[in-house]
Amino acid sequence: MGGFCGNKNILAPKKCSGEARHRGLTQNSAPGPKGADIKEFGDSESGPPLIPMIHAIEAGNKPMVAAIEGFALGGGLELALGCHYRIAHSKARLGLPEVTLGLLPAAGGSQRLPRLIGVPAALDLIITGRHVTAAEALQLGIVDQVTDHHTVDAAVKFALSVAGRPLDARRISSYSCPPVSGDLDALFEEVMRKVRRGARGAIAPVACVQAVRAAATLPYARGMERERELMATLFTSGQARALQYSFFAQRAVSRWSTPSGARWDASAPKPVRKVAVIGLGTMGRGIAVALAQAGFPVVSVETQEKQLTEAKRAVSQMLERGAKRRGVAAPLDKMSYSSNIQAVADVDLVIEAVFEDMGLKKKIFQQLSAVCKPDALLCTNTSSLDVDQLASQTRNPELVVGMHFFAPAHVMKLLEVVYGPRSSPQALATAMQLGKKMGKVSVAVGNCPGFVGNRMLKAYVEQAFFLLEEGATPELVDSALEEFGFSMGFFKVSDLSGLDVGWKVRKEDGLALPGVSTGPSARIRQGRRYSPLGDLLCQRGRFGQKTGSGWYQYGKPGGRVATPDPWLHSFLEEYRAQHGLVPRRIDPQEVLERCLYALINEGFRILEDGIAAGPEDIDCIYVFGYGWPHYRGGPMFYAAMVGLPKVLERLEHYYRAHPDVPDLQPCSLLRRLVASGSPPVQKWKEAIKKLHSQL
Ligand SMILES: CCCCCCC[C@H](O)CC(=O)SCCNC(=O)CCNC(=O)[C@H](O)C(C)(C)COP(=O)([O-])OP(=O)([O-])OC[C@H]1O[C@@H](n2cnc3c(N)ncnc32)[C@H](O)[C@@H]1OP(=O)([O-])[O-]
Repeated sequence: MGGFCGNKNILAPKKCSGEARHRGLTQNSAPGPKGADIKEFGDSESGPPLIPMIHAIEAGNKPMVAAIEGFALGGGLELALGCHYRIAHSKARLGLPEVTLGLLPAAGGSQRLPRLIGVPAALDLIITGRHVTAAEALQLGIVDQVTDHHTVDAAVKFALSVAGRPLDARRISSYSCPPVSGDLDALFEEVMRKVRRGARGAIAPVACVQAVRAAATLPYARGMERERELMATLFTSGQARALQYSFFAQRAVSRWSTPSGARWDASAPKPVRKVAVIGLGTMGRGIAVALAQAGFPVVSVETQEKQLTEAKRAVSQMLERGAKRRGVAAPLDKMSYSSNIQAVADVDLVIEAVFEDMGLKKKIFQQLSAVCKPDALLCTNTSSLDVDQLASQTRNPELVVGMHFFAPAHVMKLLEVVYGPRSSPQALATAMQLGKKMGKVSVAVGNCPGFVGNRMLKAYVEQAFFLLEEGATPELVDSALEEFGFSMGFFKVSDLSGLDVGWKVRKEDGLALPGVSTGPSARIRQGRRYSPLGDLLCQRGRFGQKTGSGWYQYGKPGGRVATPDPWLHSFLEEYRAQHGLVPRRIDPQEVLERCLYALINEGFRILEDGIAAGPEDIDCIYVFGYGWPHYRGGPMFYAAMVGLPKVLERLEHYYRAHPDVPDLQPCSLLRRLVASGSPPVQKWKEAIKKLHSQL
């Protein structure tokens, strides 16, 4: 973004001299188009103060025209709002995304935008942080003109055309907010209720509403004071640190590397022009939709005619709904369907998404290897099966990788890209790039049971079951996890996704056995403590929401409202009595420590094994695939915030109390990081490398 005044002098914000800084806050240097430099937030000495500069621009007596090209985000847009006019290129994007960084627009954005476009529209932009196109910005009244031509030329021409006109009516800070229809207090109360419900403990969206309320109810100068007070609280908060860490983590994971030395910058992806999806169950449908929405021609293969007919209708509906939401045409022409696997002969990449059955998948990979072009990439959407075994069914195992999507695949942002020992760097680079084009946060992970996300989840799930055995209820465990910021606790989630899913996996792993004898040996499988509670519910036909009962009751099959179940409580009491378990009072802190630290401990093992390249990879997986509260950064960031010595001490404590639970035994990497002074999470990768090289 550039700024121009009526006599063609170019505004050069970076050269403005510094002035007194606001107490307690880092002062941003003049913002670039992407807003303030987030990396500077920790540096209290950087840059000239932004707010006085914007005031000086607005108070100037020559017309200042902001020429907006590319992005005008955060401080960039706030600077433009200080100008008297704004002209945007048709491809420009504007927004106040501070809330996504745990902040609010604190260079007057929360005070000027509602004065310019009204309270409801400003609340929408500031609370969500969404970017708008130039066309929408024009419609909202944020910009005065949109051009398809050279923006700077258009701005200069515009500035000359308005030179000499009075400027008082162009200074947004002098406006009152346009009146709202209806009662202003009622509007803010309603918005605040919604925001608090959706925020699940995030403080920035709440502060954003409070700041806009100040704009609507206070004179500008007092509104600015309120904006500054609110920002002061946010700026130093752990939530802002976590969200800013997460911003850089998302970018760091695209610079992938593997233990064998393959790297993102040394591996060129292959071009992908056409893609096939095999299997049109829930996952296959979502993947096909996500591909078509990203502009790829997709051939979808489903051998069961009935399933194919249903899937065609469902996919078209999903595409139409998505297009309506985004205000674009539905990409129905991208989709073609077949019941014959020969239809994939000309595609560049296949994503297999059939039922999670190794025998079936092996057969499909043999067929694909025979039918596809020899250089086609063959990907599997397995969530747990061995990618290398599938690769061994093909002529070119180096062209096989896992692409583990999360349900619903067209909505969830996470993609685990799983490389096997034989996957080529180019295959990995191609899958990573495809994920990026689909708008996913793609994370490269090594091949091991459960990969990263599900491997860590196992330790967490196990603790949740053990806590029930020891005296907790599903309600107690879930409320502790929801209070922490998960949208649903573990037991509600498993009722939603179906208890039979985990049961099937446990049966295949030889863990869930028919019938349970009494005595301690009934709760030991494969040499370690095991809880058969989930299996016992499944044996009684309690699969969760779909059967009307699981860990909670739902009134009827397909019911959605979870209510505590007295039957389940007596069942737990009988179970404990049968196994000689004396229930004790368990507090929410123990629930969090047991579930989360066991999961984090497995995260350290994953880092130690080189299955994930760094803590950022694990954190992105948990934030974008497993509902970890974004404002807590991810499990590894959270461990660093709690303090590694404390995590270690608590794990040692719980392992002493439960020596038959190996997941609670602190991982040696955690011990070594603590012994080396607990470096900050951003330095772990380096520290791990150093520790590995010392072995
Ligand atoms: C009294 C107190 C006064 C306080 C004043 C407050 C002022 C204001 O309210 C606060 C702000 O503006 S808050 C800020 C509000 N602004 C935002 O939240 C905007 C955040 N940025 C974005 O959303 C995206 O970058 C874009 C959509 C702009 C471009 O997407 P794209 O084309 O896919 O590109 P990409 O891959 O994303 O980025 C390329 C490289 O640039 C890097 N980088 C980017 N922005 C950065 C920044 N602000 N900073 C630092 N670095 C930033 C990024 O890390 C990456 O580096 P790498 O080393 O290559 O990895």
